[in-house]
Amino acid sequence: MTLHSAFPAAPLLSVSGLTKRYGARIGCADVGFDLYPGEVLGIVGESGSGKSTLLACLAGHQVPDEGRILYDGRDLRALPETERRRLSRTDWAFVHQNPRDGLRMGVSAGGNVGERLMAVGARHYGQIRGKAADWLGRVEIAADRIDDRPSAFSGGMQQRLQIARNLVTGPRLVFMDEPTGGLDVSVQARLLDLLRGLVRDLGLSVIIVTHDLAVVRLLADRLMVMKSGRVVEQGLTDQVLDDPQHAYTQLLVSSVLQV
Ligand SMILES: Nc1ncnc2c1ncn2[C@@H]1O[C@H](COP(=O)(O)OP(=O)(O)OP(=O)(O)O)[C@@H](O)[C@H]1O
Repeated sequence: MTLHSAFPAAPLLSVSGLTKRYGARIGCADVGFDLYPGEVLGIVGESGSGKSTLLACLAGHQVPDEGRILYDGRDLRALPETERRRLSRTDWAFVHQNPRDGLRMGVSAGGNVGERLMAVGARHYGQIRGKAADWLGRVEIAADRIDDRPSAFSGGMQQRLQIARNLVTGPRLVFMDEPTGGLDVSVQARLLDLLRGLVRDLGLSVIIVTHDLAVVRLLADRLMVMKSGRVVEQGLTDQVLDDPQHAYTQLLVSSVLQV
């Protein structure tokens, strides 16, 4: 670990007062946190607690009504749209729960990874294919599947392909929405293992939304617990899970609540 990442001077993402309403209904309200380089933040809470709304606001898929989001010191809401788009192609990545939302199902596995490189300016066919092959290997997809379409892949393979497509351009910040949702337990375990290795090796900053406390236990350095759109507790993952302070977190941890 470098001195810089061990003692990061400034947060990569700094959020304050973030609020999103749907008419009279609150999506999320007054959310604030800092995310430092190389840090993984887990967001948990029962269905309807505002996790997806918050993630969508952070990733620029929804426009918040109030609040400030600083990315690398820059106010995202003040950035021109073109610059924001450039960031989401280069510095950021978004892993959807359903790989179909993050893949192009009619394009080969290699093409899915390669086209992201082309979107950031790569032009040399041999290099693009070589890098795509390398990334398929990193997510444990056999080299002889490079020309197959994702529709011929299992759910776990599709999710690993979506991860390769997202990471090939070297993002610094990765948003993940229930990345292990809908997969068998053994497939989930393998995917989590892979994700943990990639996050560590690449020094990624990650914001991961999940209803699965086992996922955050494994992946997240810090945890934010949401209820009715608000953050009710946040802290180091082990601390929050082993010694929850808020009654709602205590319910989540004791599994009384089905999240
Ligand atoms: N497009 C929308 N229009 C109106 N209300 C919405 C919309 N999306 C979310 N909401 C409301 O905002 C609140 C937060 O929902 P959100 O989907 O963010 O929760 P969540 O924690 O992600 O739930 P889940 O785990 O079920 O996805 C809920 O009350 C929900 O009904």
